Amino acid sequence: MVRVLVPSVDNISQALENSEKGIQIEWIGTSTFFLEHNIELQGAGHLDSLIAFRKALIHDLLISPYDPSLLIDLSAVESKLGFTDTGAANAHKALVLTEAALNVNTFLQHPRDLGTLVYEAISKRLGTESPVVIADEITSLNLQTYRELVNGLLGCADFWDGLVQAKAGLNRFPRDAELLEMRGDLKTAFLARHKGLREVLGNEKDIVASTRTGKIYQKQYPWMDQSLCIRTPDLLRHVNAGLAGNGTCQVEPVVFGSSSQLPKLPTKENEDVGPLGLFAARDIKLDEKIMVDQCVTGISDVSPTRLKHCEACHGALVAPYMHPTRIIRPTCCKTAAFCSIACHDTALAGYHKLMCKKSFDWLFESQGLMGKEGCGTRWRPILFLRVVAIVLAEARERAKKGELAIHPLQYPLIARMAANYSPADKVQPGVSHDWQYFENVVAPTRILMQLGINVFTDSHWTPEVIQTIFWRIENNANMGKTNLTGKQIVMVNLNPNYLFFNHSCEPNVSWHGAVPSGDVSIDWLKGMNGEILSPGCSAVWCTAARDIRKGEELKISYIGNPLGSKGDGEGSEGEGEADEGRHTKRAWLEKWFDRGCGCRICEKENMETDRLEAVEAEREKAL
Ligand SMILES: C[S@@+](CC[C@H](N)C(=O)[O-])C[C@H]1O[C@@H](n2cnc3c(N)ncnc32)[C@H](O)[C@@H]1O
Repeated sequence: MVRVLVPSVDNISQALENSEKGIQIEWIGTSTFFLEHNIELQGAGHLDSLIAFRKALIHDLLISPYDPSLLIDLSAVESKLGFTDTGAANAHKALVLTEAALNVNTFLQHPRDLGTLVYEAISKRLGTESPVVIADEITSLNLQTYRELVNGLLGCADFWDGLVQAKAGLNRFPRDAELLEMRGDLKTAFLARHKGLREVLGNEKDIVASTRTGKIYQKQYPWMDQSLCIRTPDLLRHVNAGLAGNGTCQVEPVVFGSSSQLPKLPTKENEDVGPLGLFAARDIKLDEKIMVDQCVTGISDVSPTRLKHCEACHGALVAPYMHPTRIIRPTCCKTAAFCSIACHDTALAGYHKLMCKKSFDWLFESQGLMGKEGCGTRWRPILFLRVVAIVLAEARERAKKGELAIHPLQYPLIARMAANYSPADKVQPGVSHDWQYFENVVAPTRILMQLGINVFTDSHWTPEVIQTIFWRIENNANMGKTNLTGKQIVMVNLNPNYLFFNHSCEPNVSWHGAVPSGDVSIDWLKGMNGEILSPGCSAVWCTAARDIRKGEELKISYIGNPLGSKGDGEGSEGEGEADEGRHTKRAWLEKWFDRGCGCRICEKENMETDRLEAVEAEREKAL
């Protein structure tokens, strides 16, 4: 068990310098809370033995997938390696198993007799059929599971969930010293975070949301087959074949920054094409439509079973946008409705087959705690559900045709998305991402089980694969607000072509979501061929913001008006406009790139920052 009370990012460079042996950056884990410890552990030369132990456990799990003790060990070793997110996820799986064996889990549907499978696995390992001995072992494993789970949540800086799980564990094992000690650590860390946030955030709802969210680093898991993390020339051809109909743009490799360097193109079919962007395939005139990117991966914080939105495209199904007689209802179930035959057919031929008659409404419950963004981070598992259902529907079709199953990360919809990893050779202690036990672990596990995936035996759906899908979705989804069906809701879309646009603070492309408002015309609802699409649907319209020459990269703004609403480059905190100034907008970009986007505005700002730093350095030297 690792004992660290206060995560210290300031000490990281020191720890890196101090460590005598070479540090393998790719094995520096996802844990923000144990980062320093993780570097020290590598420095002390423990890395290789931990990696070997992890490998052995994976092998053993293939033979005995329902023995919680193996998952507990896997959780422990991954947390020691600093990957506390997968550590917590494996502990969660062990929890599901031990609870199934203890008969306290009520939602399990797949596999049906999980408790018996656990019982048999333990009986085999212990070489006994004695119910008393096996029951004792299950109770002991249940305790160890809680310890690993709570430790993992601490490592993910998910203090709130850690406290909730520590409480659950202590309810069953009130005198357990380890759980008691970790509860103390969690409490201290939680209160410290709460105090810090109270000083910077005024709104109670935001404070609650932030204190209940963990923080981890986004990593490419080093034990995963790295070929699952590349985009091949074949995928690029597939993407461009889908864009060919538009005739306006195509996806090509890019080099970021202000450099005039040309991208290094792969010479082999199994090589990564690198970062991508959209380019004009011909000269495009100001205001010309570049693409209208439709998708069935648009969701919101309203469950489709409420029948207010088309289940496929999310178009509004209420007056005045849709006459009740035009709504299409499927014959297979009563919990879906569509805006058109096309949407109905697409859904029923694909993802709906997997979701039909299964209730996922639990995903939409109790969202109220998540701050001003409505569904808050809950949108991630909701979108994950849709993406996974699409992928599994495709997998079924392949199986019917006798084709080999392909890995989820290689399905075109998932493979085309890039995650937002830090450079492979760099540690960026300050760049962490939201992570929550429910959203990133509990919900996806339950979704997969409901969709019929056996998460204990199916080697395609491991915690690292699930989290990688989350990273990709997060980096490529776009968010918008709509109130077409009543109260304001948050919509999140994953548009498969639009997601290739890179950002510039001097964009040459304007974009608009499918939510008509007073200041946009009906043209925003016309598809590429002039067809009218449903208001509130998940399509994104993109038009030229100026004349564009063939071959130019097409870029949008990720941050609204990049100059801020005042457009004068001044953030004016304290005047209620803290979100509006250029200063704040520039800070938002740090999520994706630390030296700006490479446009003239960012470059000029960089030069000014460098100049001021040089002056400061000179001043200090003189002193
Ligand atoms: C929505 S994706 C855009 C497509 C992406 N470039 C790709 O290869 O799939 C967002 C990611 O693109 C990259 N990106 C976008 N604009 C950029 C810019 N101006 N400079 C550097 N990276 C950029 C960032 O890595 C970001 O995480």
